[in-house]
Amino acid sequence: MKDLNHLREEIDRVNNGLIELFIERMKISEEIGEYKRQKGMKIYDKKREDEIIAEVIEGREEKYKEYISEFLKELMKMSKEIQEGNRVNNEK
Ligand SMILES: C=C(O[C@@H]1C=C(C(=O)O)C=C[C@H]1O)C(=O)O
Repeated sequence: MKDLNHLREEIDRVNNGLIELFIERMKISEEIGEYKRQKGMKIYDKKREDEIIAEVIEGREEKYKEYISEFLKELMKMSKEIQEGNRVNNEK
C-alpha cells in the first residue's frame, strides 16, 4: 500500500489538473453563451447534454458510470449558469 502522504500528493496533482480543465471548459462555455446571445439561441440544449453524457460514459468502467453522469450534470449546470451570467452567491 502507498503511504497517505504520497496518495494525497497524487490527489493534489489531479485536483490542479481538473481545475485547469474546468476553467478552460467554463471559458469555452462563456464563448458559446456569447455566440448564442448574438444568434438569439436558448442556453439549454437537452439533446446536446444527453449526447455528451452518453458519449463520455460509453466504454467506461461500470462502477464509475453513475458518478461520471453526476459529474457531467454538475459541470453543465455551472456551465449554463456562467452562460446566463446569473450565479447566485450563497455566502451570507
Ligand atoms: C455549452 C453549451 O450550452 C449548454 C451547456 C452544455 C455544456 O456545458 O456542455 C451543453 C449544452 C447546453 O445545455 C452548448 O450548447 O454547447
